[in-house]
Amino acid sequence: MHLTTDSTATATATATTTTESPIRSEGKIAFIGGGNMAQALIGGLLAQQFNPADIIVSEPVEALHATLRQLGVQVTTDNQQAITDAAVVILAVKPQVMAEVLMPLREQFKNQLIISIAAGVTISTLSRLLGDYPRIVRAMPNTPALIQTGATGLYATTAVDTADRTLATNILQAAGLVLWVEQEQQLDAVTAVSGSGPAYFFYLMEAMIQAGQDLGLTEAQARALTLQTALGAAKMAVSSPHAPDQLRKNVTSPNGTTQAAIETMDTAHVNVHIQQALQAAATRSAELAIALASK
Ligand SMILES: NC(=O)C1=CN([C@@H]2O[C@H](COP(=O)(O)OP(=O)(O)OC[C@H]3O[C@@H](n4cnc5c(N)ncnc54)[C@H](OP(=O)(O)O)[C@@H]3O)[C@@H](O)[C@H]2O)C=CC1
Ligand SMILES: O=C(O)[C@@H]1CCC=N1
Repeated sequence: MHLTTDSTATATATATTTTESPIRSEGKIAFIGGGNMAQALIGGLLAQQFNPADIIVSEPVEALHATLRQLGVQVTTDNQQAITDAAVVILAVKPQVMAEVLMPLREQFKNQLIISIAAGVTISTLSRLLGDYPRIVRAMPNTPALIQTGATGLYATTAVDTADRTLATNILQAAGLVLWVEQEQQLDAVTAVSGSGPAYFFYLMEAMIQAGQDLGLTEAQARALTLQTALGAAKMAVSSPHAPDQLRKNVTSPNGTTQAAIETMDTAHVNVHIQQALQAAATRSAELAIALASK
C-alpha cells in the first residue's frame, strides 16, 4: 500500500495575494456541525479569500453561534436549510450522531458533493444512510488546519469524478497539506498518524514542560523553551534534506546529554509504545466503521 500526494499540495498553504479565491464552488459550502474542525476548515477557506457569505453552518449549540458569526458566515440550527443552497456539504459532526443527522436529510440532498470528515464512517455507510448516494469524498484533516498548517488524507471511490476530486482537494488544501489515499482502509492509518497526531505532540510538550519544572525552571520558562524547541524541530524536519533519524543523530554527541536521554527512552521502549498507541488509534477508527455499518 502506498499513499499518493497531490502534486499541487504544499506543506503549508499560503494565502494568495489576489482577491479571487482559488476555490471554485458552484454554490455555497455548508457545514453540518460547527465545532472545532468546522471552524478550523472555515479558517482555511477564509484565508484563501473564499467569501464568508458563501459559507453556511448548521450548529445546534447556540454558544458557538457568536464565534461562527464573527467569521462572517451564515449560521443556522436547521440542517435542511443549510444544505438547500449548497453545492458542497461538509459533514463535521461526531461519528456517533452521523446516522441521526443524515436520515432526516435523505430526501433533501440534490446530489451535492458531500465531504465527510468524521472518523471511521465509511463511504458505504454514508451512501447507504442517504439511499445509495454516489458523490461522497471522505477526508481526515487535523486541528492545525486552524492555522493553515493542517494535514489531510482524502479518499473517494471511482464514482467521484476528477472535477469533484479537484474541488475537494482545493477546499482541504486551503487548510494545509493534502494527500489522496488509494484504499479507504488507509484512512485508518491517516487518522492514527495525522488526524490524532497533534495530540501526541501536545502530550510530549506537556511531559517536557513538567520535566523542565521538575528540573528547576519556572512553568513559563519550561513552556517557552519546550514550544520553541518543538517549532524549531518541526521546521527543521520539514525543510531539511535529512530524515528525522539523521537530525536526531546530529543532536546526539557521543556520551553526551542527548545520548543519556535517548538511551533512557530506548530502555523504556518508548518507540514501541508510540507504535502501539497509533495501532490503537487505527483500530478504534476501524471499530467505529464496524459499529456504524450496522446503523
Ligand atoms: N477534532 C479533531 O482533531 C478532528 C476531528 N475529526 C472529525 O470531525 C468531526 C467533528 O469533530 P469536532 O469538530 O472535533 O467535534 P465538535 O464536537 O467540536 O463539533 C461537532 C459539532 O456538531 C454539533 N452537532 C451535534 N449534533 C448535530 C446535528 N444533529 N446537526 C448539526 N450539528 C450537530 C455538535 O454539537 P454537540 O456538542 O451538542 O454535540 C458540535 O458542536 C468528528 O466526526 C471527528 O471524528 C476529524 C479530524 C480531526
Ligand atoms: O479523536 C478523534 O476521534 C478525532 C478523529 C481524529 C482526531 N480527533
